[in-house]
Amino acid sequence: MFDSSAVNCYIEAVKQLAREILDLTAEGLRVPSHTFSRLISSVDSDSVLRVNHYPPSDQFFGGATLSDKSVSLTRVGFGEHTDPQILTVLRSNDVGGLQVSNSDGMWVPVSPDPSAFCVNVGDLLQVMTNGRFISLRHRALTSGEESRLSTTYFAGPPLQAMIGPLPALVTMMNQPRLYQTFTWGEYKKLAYSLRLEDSRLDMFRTCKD
Ligand SMILES: O=C(O)CCC(=O)C(=O)O
Ligand SMILES: [Fe+2]
Repeated sequence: MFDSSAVNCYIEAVKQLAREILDLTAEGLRVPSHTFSRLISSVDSDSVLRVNHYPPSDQFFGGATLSDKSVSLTRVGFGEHTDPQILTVLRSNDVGGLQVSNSDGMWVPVSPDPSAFCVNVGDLLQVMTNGRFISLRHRALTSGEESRLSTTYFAGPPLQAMIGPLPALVTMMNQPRLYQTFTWGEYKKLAYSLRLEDSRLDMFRTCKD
């Protein structure tokens, strides 16, 4: 049965966690402490909770394939992508499946741990930090025999929030401004008009090679 008060409590708790992580991030980058968290704290912040269920793949192939060891029952359940918002707080049951792409483009599994959160940098944080923080590509595989459940809280800003590299970080890092300024509403609209795996950030780069 769906308990909306439990879901609301969970949202409040992960939102608070996201705020604290963003404040520590700001502190580490030596910018005012609420620089990022204020964007997700506003009443019109565009944050969302998603529950992903990955049924076991053998369910789709029937018992016949289970005995055929040459057929891998692992399938891509959620295709590769980056999360568009500021920060994602993910929690899963104890079934593995999440993979992140490393700098060589290899898929690295993330060990499942129901007592831990996995935190992803979103595209907007990459832009605001002028590329110092990277929103990693990730995907989720299904398991042959076990059901996987994950809950993702995407902390996003209000639709009209202007997002661009923080001038202080551009100056501090002494490198060119990598991205144009845009609103989250514009970026979100673009993200939903493209394929999941498309790199939307490239469209907002100041110089395209
Ligand atoms: O289920 C997972 O581990 C990943 C889900 C995900 O990447 C997403 O919801 O954006
Ligand atoms: Fe994701």
